[in-house]
Amino acid sequence: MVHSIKKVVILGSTGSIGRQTLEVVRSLPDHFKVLGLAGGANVNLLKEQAGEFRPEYIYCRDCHKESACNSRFIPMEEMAALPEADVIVVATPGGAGLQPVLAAAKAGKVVALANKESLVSAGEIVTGIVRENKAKLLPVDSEHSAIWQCLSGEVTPPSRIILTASGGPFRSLTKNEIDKVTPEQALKHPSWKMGLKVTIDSASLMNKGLEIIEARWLFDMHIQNIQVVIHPQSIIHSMVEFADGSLKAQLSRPDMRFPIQYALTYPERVVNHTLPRLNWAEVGKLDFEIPDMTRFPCLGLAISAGEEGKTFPAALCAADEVAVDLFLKGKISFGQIPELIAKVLDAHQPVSKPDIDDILAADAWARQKVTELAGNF
Ligand SMILES: NC(=O)C1=CN([C@@H]2O[C@H](COP(=O)(O)OP(=O)(O)OC[C@H]3O[C@@H](n4cnc5c(N)ncnc54)[C@H](OP(=O)(O)O)[C@@H]3O)[C@@H](O)[C@H]2O)C=CC1
Ligand SMILES: CC(=O)[C@@H](O)[C@H](O)COP(=O)(O)O
Ligand SMILES: [Mn+2]
Repeated sequence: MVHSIKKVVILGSTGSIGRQTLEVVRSLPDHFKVLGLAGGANVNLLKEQAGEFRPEYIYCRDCHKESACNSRFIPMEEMAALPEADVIVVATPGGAGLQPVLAAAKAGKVVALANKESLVSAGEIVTGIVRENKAKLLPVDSEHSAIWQCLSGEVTPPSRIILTASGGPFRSLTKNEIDKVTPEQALKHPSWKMGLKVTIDSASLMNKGLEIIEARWLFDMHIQNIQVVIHPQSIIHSMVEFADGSLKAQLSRPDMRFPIQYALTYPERVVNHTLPRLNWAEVGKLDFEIPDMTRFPCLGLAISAGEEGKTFPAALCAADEVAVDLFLKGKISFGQIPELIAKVLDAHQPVSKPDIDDILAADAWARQKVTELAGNF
């Protein structure tokens, strides 16, 4: 098949998703050219990537324009809207994803979206701008990519979405044990190797809560019709159920290069021999459990915030980002993450039908509130 080479911008290229995106690009040189790279603190890796992929544009949060190699140094929002870009991969975490997503959506770009927090905080605004500007949001998050793939070719919306969750490293611990785990223990994810923030969110099941809200916006589903099931092997990446009771699931080895590649080559599928195949004899069996919201209160907090809507999801997201950071710095315990978030949500004065300024204000307020509350622990 004849195909043109897609020009790819990668925001967050030095992170877990960014590096895996570059692995996909490296393994399919006839399909992709890197147009722009953006990173934060890891200046050496960014330089190394620039040396290998020769992007026309570069952005680095923690370095000066002069050190921008041979590439043109431009802000991330400008890079997200480059007219010549075919696809923008947004793989900056947390609040660092929102402005680039908005910029790309306003410019009508195809966005391969890894950053889930932008949809959680501002889902209605982001999806509205996407529609108005005929932009496209292609999910990279493994569960949402699975759902997207399951829905491909269907003309009837699903009656239910079933998000799978690994259950994280503390799936079998008691509440008392979970509350006291260390950052080192929480960073040992049983099936995925990811950045710090999403790994801690996986351990608390906040990640699954955020993914419910993400799915709500990506697939226009009511939160009540999105269910979570614990599936420790992380082989089934999610499922959809239809009106007739039939289910479709998408499976692969737990490797983010699958959903990244699908978003990049969409609507085509392309042979890539570097991606691992499933060996059924090794898999053996697939297990499922119902999540326990008493031991993992973050899941319930996210569902409530998602159901309430308004500025609650933005406050939830921002409070979680700060609480995770405090936990990683040893300033609060793992059990204090949901405690703090619950207090922030209790104190939040929500804004109905928020515009982007209301979302940003709720975000800033929640960050400040969680810091203040943590100081009193
Ligand atoms: N990792 C995974 O497997 C998955 C991740 N996701 C989502 O994808 C997103 C990225 O996750 P992940 O790759 O794990 O995160 P990482 O922490 O590994 O990487 C984050 C990247 O963003 C860069 N970055 C951070 N802040 C800024 C900023 N202000 N300006 C420019 N660059 C910045 C970092 O730069 P530097 O390192 O140089 O400081 C790094 O390149 C998250 O929203 C996460 O939830 C979703 C599903 C799976
Ligand atoms: C790989 C990916 O998509 C992560 O968001 C993943 O979902 C984390 O694993 P958990 O299922 O433990 O949250
Ligand atoms: Mn996920």
